[in-house]
Amino acid sequence: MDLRVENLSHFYNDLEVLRDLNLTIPHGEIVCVIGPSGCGKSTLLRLLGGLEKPSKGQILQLGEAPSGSLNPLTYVFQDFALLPWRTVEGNISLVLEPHGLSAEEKERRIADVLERTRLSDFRKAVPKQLSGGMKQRVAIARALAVNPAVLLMDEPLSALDSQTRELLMDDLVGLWQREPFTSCYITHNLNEAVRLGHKVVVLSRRPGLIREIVDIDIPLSERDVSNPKLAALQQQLWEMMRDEAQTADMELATG
Ligand SMILES: Nc1ncnc2c1ncn2[C@@H]1O[C@H](COP(=O)(O)OP(=O)(O)OP(=O)(O)O)[C@@H](O)[C@H]1O
Repeated sequence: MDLRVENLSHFYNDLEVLRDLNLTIPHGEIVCVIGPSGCGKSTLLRLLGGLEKPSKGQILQLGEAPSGSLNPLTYVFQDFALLPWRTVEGNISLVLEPHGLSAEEKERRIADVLERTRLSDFRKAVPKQLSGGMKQRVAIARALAVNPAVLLMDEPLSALDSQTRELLMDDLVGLWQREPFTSCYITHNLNEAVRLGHKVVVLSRRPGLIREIVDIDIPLSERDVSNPKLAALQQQLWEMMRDEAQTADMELATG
């Protein structure tokens, strides 16, 4: 399934947050969205997931969700959003419970995502026993358990230290290579954008409009830190962002 955003604008009362966005998130690709603080990235993700209705324009789901998909759209948040009193498997099971699956099917899904996220040995652990990186792997496993058509990821690595972030990026690449997923991935971090994005959408400061969509045709497997093309791309993105980010920062500082 592709997600297509057509002529989308959004306001909160008089505050214009997003202006006339046109964008496709194609099946099997990771589309990263970057832009200065307050430009409407999280708002865009909420609109994509149907949590809010756009003031203008529309979001289309084109094509079928994958077979076995219980929810076409699923979120992964920065703060993991795990229930502290439930075990790892209990947190994953939570999203499966409303769907009336047989015990075997539930177990099959849980075992599959635990294996894919390398958490099989931790299924009985509770969140406080896990590192930040592992907690986010649980949140990713939980999202994958419903076999979504599109994963909506809102700065999923930004609460993690830089080494853990590197490891999680490798994990996400590994997960994608094993079974390509479709994602809209919001980030502040240009390094994440060039490591993970098949496309990078650059938004202007508020009202966020699309300044540029950069296609990155380097396979994810070749995007290790030593790849000089990535450094050049990151620099190119930063040059697009710098003036917008500085002005947005001044605007936030002066209210
Ligand atoms: N529910 C809401 N009601 C009113 N204003 C809102 C609401 N949600 C967001 N805003 C405003 O809309 C603008 C865009 O917010 P949003 O969180 O989407 O930006 P962002 O690009 O994700 O920001 P950041 O990078 O800092 O996380 C901000 O000025 C914010 O204050």
